[in-house]
Amino acid sequence: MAGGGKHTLTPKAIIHQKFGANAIYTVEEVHDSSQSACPGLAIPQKGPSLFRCHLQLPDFSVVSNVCKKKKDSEQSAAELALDKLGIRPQNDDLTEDEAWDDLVGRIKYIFSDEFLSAENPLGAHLRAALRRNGDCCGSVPVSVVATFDAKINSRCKIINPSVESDPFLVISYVMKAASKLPDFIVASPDKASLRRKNPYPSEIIEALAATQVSDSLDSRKFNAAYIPCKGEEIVDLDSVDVSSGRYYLDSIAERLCLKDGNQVMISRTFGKALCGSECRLYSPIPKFKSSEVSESLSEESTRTEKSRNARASYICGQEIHGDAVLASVGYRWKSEDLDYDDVTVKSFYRICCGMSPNGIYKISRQALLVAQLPVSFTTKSNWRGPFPREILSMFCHQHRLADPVFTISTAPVKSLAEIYRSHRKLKVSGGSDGGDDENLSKEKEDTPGLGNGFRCEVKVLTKSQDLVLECSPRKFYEKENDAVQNASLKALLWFSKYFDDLDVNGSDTDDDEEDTKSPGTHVFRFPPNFGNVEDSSGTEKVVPSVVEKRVPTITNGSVVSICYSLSLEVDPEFSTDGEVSEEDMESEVDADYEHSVDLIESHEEIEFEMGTKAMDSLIESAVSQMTVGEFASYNTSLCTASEALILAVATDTARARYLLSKRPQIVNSIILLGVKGPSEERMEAAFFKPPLSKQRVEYAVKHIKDSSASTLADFGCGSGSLLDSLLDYPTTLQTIIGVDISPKGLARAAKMLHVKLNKEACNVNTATLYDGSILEFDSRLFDIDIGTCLEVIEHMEEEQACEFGEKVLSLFRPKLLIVSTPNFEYNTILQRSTTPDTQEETNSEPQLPKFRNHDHKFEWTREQFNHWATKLAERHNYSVEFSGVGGSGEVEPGFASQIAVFKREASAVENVAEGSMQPYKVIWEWKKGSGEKKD
Ligand SMILES: C[S@@+](CC[C@H](N)C(=O)[O-])C[C@H]1O[C@@H](n2cnc3c(N)ncnc32)[C@H](O)[C@@H]1O
Ligand SMILES: [Mg+2]
Repeated sequence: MAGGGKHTLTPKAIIHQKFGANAIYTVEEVHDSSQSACPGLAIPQKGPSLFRCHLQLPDFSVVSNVCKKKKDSEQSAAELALDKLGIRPQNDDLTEDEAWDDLVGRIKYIFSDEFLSAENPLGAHLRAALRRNGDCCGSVPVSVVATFDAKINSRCKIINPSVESDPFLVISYVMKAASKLPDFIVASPDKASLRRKNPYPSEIIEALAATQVSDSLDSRKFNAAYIPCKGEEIVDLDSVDVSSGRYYLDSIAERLCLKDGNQVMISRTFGKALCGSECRLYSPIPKFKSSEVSESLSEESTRTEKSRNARASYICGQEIHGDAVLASVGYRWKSEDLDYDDVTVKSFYRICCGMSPNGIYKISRQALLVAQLPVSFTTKSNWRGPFPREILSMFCHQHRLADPVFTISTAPVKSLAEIYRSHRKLKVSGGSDGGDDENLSKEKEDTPGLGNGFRCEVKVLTKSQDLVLECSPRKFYEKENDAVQNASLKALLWFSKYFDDLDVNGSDTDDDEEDTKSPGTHVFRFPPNFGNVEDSSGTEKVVPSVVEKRVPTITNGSVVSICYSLSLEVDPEFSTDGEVSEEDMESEVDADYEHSVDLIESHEEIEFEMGTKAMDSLIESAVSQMTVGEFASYNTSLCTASEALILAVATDTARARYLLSKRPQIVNSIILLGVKGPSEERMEAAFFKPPLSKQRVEYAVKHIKDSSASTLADFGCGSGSLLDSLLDYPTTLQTIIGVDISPKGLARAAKMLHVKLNKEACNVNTATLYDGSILEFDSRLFDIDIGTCLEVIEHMEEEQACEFGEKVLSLFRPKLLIVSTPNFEYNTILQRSTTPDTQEETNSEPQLPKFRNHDHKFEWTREQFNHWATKLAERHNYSVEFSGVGGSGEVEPGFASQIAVFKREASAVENVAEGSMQPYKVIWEWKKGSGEKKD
């Protein structure tokens, strides 16, 4: 994590300065089994992912150490490469005078005989300069020297850190330094070029000529986007002709109506062209005040706000004046040939879109028009798209900010016993009156409970360590990652507001922003308006009228998948207000002005979580009222912001512009493909304190304590949550067993037990995990003291649940058996709490509650459960008592989780011949003293 103080570049940043796109990082995932191993576990393990990075540079490659994070492996590789190159990052700790000396020395070296054959982009420019025509032959544009040499850039940064945002400053420094070499270099501010005083020796020139690639005579052109300085003029497609080996900066100068390439200023790289290569902006160098190079630094008079190109400046984060050309062109390392990619108007708009957190999210979801940065980070499995932390890093990188700094703190974690005590005092939430749901969720915010131990603060700083934003949500999270992602999302939402609403400033706080502080320094300029349709009146969104008002049936937290398409519809008969206007009638001479529907964005299948605002609000509200397989379509009118987005998705820019000028409507068509209910665990955790799963465990623990049991088998143990919690209490248990059919669950259980049993002193002598179906009998589990089967039967078919009941009581014959399963009747309460607020109580038909989890094969009412358990107990000479957790047994509709406790009436049971039936496979076994046993 970055400390305060002087800013130093990361190894990766230095490599980037030197090699740009020629540094290729390839990260491989490695699985270090020694790290993840749970000794004795008979399930092949992937283990946590570790990363190793291969860094390929033009001349050599290095391989990093194995790191926990991808990012660290890249930094590690970059560090190794710097070692190899003999570059130590500390080199940047120079004084200003030393930096000036270095700058002068470096310029002298660049114009040395030796450098002319350098196999890097700057060397290629020097050689190309020798092939320039007329006056310009041999003269190198000053911006080339200022842009393509990493050392020059880093020295200028020491002289003045503002060079980051103002490329003109670098140009003036280079000019000033060059003017100190009158015997070697002719530096003419008027011409904005540098030239060697004495020509290169003829041998060198001849040798170069011999290796030169023959210039093809073919016509060579590449596309670029032309960004006029005047905001009201449209960004248009342009092409640059570099046929017959013409120096590309001269060609670009021509597009900008400049005399030659010497007058062109070059921005840093940013954004991406269609093929993914980086772009730069080319614009006129603001005029030097002739012969007063040094003074020109402070002279701002020639560069007024009027000449500032707001759109160009916005996308590259540097001050750009005059019209600009956005292009992806340049020399590569070790190649003489000019490399270029087409840049289109669409590329320009995509780059614009990618400037805001929301835009980054849209692009990564490949749904520019409909995807929205969600307002809350839910669990990992429900989150769609790149994680907030990743987006925040991308955003910071985009805006030349330092990498975000995360500080994680932990809360003292209470023991389960302590929580158990404290919650007994608390009223156990029943939700029987809907009124206290709210209190429950609020309380959760600040109370650290079991495992609710992580809280994360994120700071965003500029590269010179000035604070931009500090975000310290007070909430605690069970998992460190959740805390980090939530803090990141908070920061992103703050930035997003800044970009999308333009009404956020440092002192502005609403409820949610109490935890977010910004010193109010405006690091960002307001984004310019990118919409093209001048008249933006009457462009507010209208609520879809086609989707008839129905009761939302899809609850928040559900993950839905939809197929959608958005089209632009131009209807010549109607203007936006729905009437034929006279004006329109008159202009109907335009023959092309016909009814048309053009597809602009579509997705065959996209998933999102309801209630997080991860999708266009109208789509979400329409979807919430749909049923699977249903189709809906409605029209909306266009808002100014979406014009830029439409241009970022449209393949045919001219056509899109034409349609946009005709005040089109957007036709939204949606098919609901599927719905996955909100996860049972999330729903229960949000509703109950402690979460229902914890309450079940506590219930079982109470019975274990009361019965002085020494052997326990957990049927369908999953990842071992019950066994885990049991070990937190002093009990009489000596043998614990878990059975499940899920290798994933068993592996997690084994890892947990491995850590816990070897750490804590307890009575347990033996722990065994079996891979096997509880529908099969295994004699090793015969006559145990306690059997538990928590939230398992509903994951089987109903007949199988009955079969399990028969087998467990007739064959396994535990002295005590605890079975829990959801109470179906309670679902109305749970589901009411997660239904969208918009639900109208009036005229709503009572909705049939759904199962709590899409994996449930059935859920029983209290009556069904009682019937099953009573009959079962009778048949096998057991007694049975009913109870539950979550809510109250006395109040309708009973407990949230219903529990049956079966007690064996007979104290002795017939012997089962040992080893007679042992279908279960030992997956992991632990014995006190000897630890884990291998299979
Ligand atoms: C909802 S989980 C409950 C896990 C655990 N009892 C708890 O309360 O956390 C249901 C578990 O039942 C397991 N299961 C389902 N059918 C099974 C079968 N026939 N035999 C063994 N386990 C089964 C699943 O693999 C899953 O781990
Ligand atoms: Mg379940």
